[in-house]
Amino acid sequence: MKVILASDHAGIELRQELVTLLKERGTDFQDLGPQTRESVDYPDFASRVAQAVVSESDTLGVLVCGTGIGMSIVANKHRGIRAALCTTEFEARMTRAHNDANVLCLGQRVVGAGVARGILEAFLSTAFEGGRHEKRVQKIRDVEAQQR
Ligand SMILES: O=C(CO)[C@H](O)[C@H](O)[C@H](O)COP(=O)(O)O
Repeated sequence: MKVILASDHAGIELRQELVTLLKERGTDFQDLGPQTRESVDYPDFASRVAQAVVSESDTLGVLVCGTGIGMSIVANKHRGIRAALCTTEFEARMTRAHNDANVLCLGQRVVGAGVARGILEAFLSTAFEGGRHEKRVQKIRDVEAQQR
């Protein structure tokens, strides 16, 4: 499994903290930036991660902005993306187990580094449960298929 992550300027420090965690746990990752603190637009980076996650198998995305909200709005516009904005480890576990979420969104202005590390760890270490949740996730795909 590989993690593809990005942020905007308001999420750089938290993204770097998460990169440290990924290195510590030996998780393969690709960091799509940005590399400078210059103000950038979150839709550009959310779309890069979303496109990479849908085109590469066995990948999960991580997006960080000030609140995580902008990133989650954009990521969820992409077919095949189920992005979850999480502020707790419980939400991160549930969204993997029940929603088969494939992108985690975090807000650097909302959660501290320690909490965010716990959220990412929960997200990466929880598998989709399937079972009754499979048909619900399929219904999400059905909704997507109805969009033009
Ligand atoms: O999209 C957001 C809000 O939903 C993000 O938090 C952005 O990071 C934020 O809007 C950036 O704000 P800034 O004043 O340009 O730093």
